[in-house]
Amino acid sequence: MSVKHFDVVIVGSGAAGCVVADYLARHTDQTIAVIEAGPMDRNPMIHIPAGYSKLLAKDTAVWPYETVEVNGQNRRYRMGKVVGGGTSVNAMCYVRGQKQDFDAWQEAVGDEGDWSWETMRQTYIEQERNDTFHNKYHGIDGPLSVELPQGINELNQRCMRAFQEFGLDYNADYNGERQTGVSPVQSNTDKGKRASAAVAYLHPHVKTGRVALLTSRTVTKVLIEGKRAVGVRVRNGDTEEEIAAGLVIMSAGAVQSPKILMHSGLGQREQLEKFGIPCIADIKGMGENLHDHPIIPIAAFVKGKMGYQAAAQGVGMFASGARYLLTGDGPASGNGIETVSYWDPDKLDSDAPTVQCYHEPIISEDGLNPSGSRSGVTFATVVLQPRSRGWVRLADADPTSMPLINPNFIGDDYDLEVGIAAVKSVRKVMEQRSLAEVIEEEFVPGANVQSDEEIGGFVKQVATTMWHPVGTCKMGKASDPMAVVDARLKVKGIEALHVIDASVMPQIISGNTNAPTQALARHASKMLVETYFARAAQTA
Ligand SMILES: Cc1cc2nc3c(=O)[nH]c(=O)nc-3n(C[C@H](O)[C@H](O)[C@H](O)COP(=O)(O)OP(=O)(O)OC[C@H]3O[C@@H](n4cnc5c(N)ncnc54)[C@H](O)[C@@H]3O)c2cc1C
Repeated sequence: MSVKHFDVVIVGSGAAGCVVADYLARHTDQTIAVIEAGPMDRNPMIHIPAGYSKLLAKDTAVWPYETVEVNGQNRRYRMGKVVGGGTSVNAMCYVRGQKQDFDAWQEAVGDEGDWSWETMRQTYIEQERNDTFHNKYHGIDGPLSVELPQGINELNQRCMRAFQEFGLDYNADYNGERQTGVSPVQSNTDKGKRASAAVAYLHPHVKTGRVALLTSRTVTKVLIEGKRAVGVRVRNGDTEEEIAAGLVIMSAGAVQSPKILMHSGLGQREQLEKFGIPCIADIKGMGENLHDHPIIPIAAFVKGKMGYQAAAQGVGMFASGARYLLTGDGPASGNGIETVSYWDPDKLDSDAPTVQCYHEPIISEDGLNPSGSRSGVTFATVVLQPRSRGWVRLADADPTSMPLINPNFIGDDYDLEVGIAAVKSVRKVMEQRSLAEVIEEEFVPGANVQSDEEIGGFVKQVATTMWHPVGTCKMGKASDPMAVVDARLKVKGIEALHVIDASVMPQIISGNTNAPTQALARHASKMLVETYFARAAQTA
């Protein structure tokens, strides 16, 4: 067993891990290693924006998780397993969330830290390079590229008009003054390529040798002496190695961070002892509070050849690919999701929308890739602030086993009510002139699903992940028995061990979770420098 040493070891090269590595590389003189279970991000389908649905369909570059049975079914629960993590396989939609989301974070830590909207908004601005908006809500010279779609296809234009006919305002910028309205989608692309966290933050430091990136190595355990983290155990094929560290940062995401920590002896005592794992710290909240955005699709066939049904499969896909290679534009240069709306079905002009809805110009059985030849539109609706809570737990004592994942979709009546109201709203939108002119028939849920009870049954049956797991190592006050990390994201009761990734969110953000994870990672990195490296930072 070999032993290496780094001042800082970061577990996971996803949204958060890349940001932390970049910040520490620029603001300290410490030696830094990022350890990633997946391979280098060389697959070209990662970098072509439209490629992500193909990666996911073939389970390439992902952890092939399944949930436990939820509402009668095990559900696919894929997460990125490659350099860049989720940001190399995600749909690239860029959303910041609402002020009240961060008010909830601030409330969770009270006066023990600063996670206020003012601070987080400033952090978003620092990290952003927006190609369109240059005002007090946006940054233009940060590392993370944000772009509007190069064009909006006719079906999506009709969706935008239909939402306005329904009564929702047009909103040019849902990351600006207010989120409510129907808008063009903002995405993390950069001149026709995916702007992953690895591209934006990590690769430049790996190229210069400032950061060591160790790929295809799975961290199985944090090594703890007394009450201090001193390194990690890593599996590399059939061999094991230990890497010593002065500071360990867990950025393995909301499924793996709690899992690795449980295997390290940090978690609910009874659960650890069940598998013969000695409990070093009895942390009740470890793996609890799992929540995610449940996605509920409503789909309809439309007349003629509209949207991307033809462009994303068969001959059409080859034509889109060829156009992309020759010109860098066309359908393959974007994520295929050009418009979105946010609203509260009970109060359309509310500043606190409860529903997000992407208007996907395809009909799809797997929710990603077009199926069949008939054109259509799928409204991917999401309960923005679900109240259901689930968990991640160990399946057994083997650190290489898949964990048990229970996202408990629609486990709370509130989520069911919002889901039903969202379906009814979308049906009204489809009745508006701009869509009624082209819609042939509803495909999902279908004409036989009408009463609230029937719609509710449908919602429970279909609700599945939007790939936004958060909350399993939540931050909180010293007095909160369910908090896993404190307001500086240090694991309670253990020194030199922090969790910095989507798992620390006490409550999910009202929107997709990549940008919030990167913003929280940047803010947490500043605190790391203050706490551990302030003197070094002055000379770095
Ligand atoms: C299919 C999909 C679509 C999505 N679409 C969007 C979107 O459009 N917009 C948006 O904002 N968000 C989207 N998201 C969510 C977003 O990508 C995540 O919220 C974000 O990546 C979470 O960041 P993270 O750092 O917590 O974890 P991740 O980005 O998942 O990174 C964790 C990394 O740690 C590695 N790792 C895990 N375990 C180990 C281990 N034991 N040893 C070593 N390495 C390990 C993983 O392989 C991974 O690379 C999507 C996610 C997915 C999967």
